[in-house]
Amino acid sequence: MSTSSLIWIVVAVVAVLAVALVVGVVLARRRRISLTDQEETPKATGYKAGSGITFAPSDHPVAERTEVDGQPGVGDDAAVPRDSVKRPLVDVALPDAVVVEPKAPEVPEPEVTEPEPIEDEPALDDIEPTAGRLERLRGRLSRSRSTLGTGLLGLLGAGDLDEDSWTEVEDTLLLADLGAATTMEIVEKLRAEIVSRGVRSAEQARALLREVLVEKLRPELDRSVHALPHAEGKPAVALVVGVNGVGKTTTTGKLARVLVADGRTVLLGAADTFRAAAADQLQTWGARVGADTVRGPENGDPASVAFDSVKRGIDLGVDTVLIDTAGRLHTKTGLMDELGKVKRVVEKLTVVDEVLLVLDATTGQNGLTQARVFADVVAITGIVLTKLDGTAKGGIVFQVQRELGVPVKLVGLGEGADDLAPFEPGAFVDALLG
Ligand SMILES: Nc1nc2c(ncn2[C@@H]2O[C@H](COP(=O)(O)OP(=O)(O)OP(=O)(O)O)[C@@H](O)[C@H]2O)c(=O)[nH]1
Repeated sequence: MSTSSLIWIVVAVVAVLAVALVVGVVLARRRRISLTDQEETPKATGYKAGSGITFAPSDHPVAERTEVDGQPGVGDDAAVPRDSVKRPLVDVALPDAVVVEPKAPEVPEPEVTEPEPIEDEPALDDIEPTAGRLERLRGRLSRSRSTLGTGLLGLLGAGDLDEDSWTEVEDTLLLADLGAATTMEIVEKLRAEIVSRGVRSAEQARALLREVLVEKLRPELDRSVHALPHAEGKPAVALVVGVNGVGKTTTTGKLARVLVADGRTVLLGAADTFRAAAADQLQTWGARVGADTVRGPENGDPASVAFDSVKRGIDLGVDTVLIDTAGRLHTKTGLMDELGKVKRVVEKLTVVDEVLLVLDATTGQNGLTQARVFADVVAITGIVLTKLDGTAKGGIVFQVQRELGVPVKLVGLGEGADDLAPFEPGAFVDALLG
């Protein structure tokens, strides 16, 4: 074959390949799905609400469900085919509505009972001074101390801590009910400070732990109980609120006892009209400490008893009116609304200086749930944490304060008349660490 024939053959092959390539490209373009249109579809824009929150359409819009039986299908939001048989509309017979007319309770005049001296009760002179009560009642915190204090000091004082030891520190704090957020912060701080300060001995570890725990309890908060009379002579008014059985009546009695011991005149209001025994119990406390008790009829209007108590307190010129309210189930909206009413009614006469929320330390997380609901209904000004003597979870103090942003002002450390102590972060932590 000559050179020129070879050239012609090569040229012919190249020409055929070029034509095949052009045809292939054209066909491939035709088949390609263009996404341009979809990409150019303008997206719905978000907007910023007055609160500063940016709202935007969801990334996963909920498609219209086409199922006919109202039941979830396989997978999330599974739908049945459009052509499935649809359920027809059916008439359902509804029962006749029953209208119950509310019965207006007859509200007789509230009674005021003079205190009767009780022979075998301690005399007023026997009231223990309140200063340093928390230190003296250190023994009562023994259960919390053995979980929290002893456990932590054992771990931290042992020298170099490995990851397992830090996990144990974390677990100890969580077990004592300090809550996840506070626990993390405390562990972080301890880890950093142990290194930066070169903590070596058990004493140094104790001092550091004390400092970190006290700081978390926010010692700067005002923990004074606002129970002293106003300049114009009107009494201070304190409402004691909380759910059943947490220790409201006991706390009201103990607080009255402290005030009377300080030379104050106190009037008690038994606004727990749901339980006659509760009013009796308060009255007994009144008799013990030398304070009158205003009570209303059983099942009467608690707000009316609260109003009468404050009115009488103003008329008598007492220093403090302490109102014990009914234990409310925080889940019952009606009862909670009533608590709001008690406060509003009293405010027609004077300001409410304190709303003390009593929480039972042994109930842990449940106490926190209660606290949130009460805080929604009335502005809580202080917390009384009772039964700290009976719990290993003294760490709840940290969580309650953090959650509500309201100081723990008093702690109940027993059933005795003088087992109420002012809450002092330093003394409390010392009692915990032993
Ligand atoms: N161990 C211990 N028991 C306490 C403390 N405070 C109150 N209690 C006891 O808890 C129980 C309930 O106390 P109450 O004062 O009746 O509680 P409450 O909140 O008024 O209850 P209701 O009237 O039902 O709403 C009583 O047996 C008290 O003695 C405390 O600090 N420690």
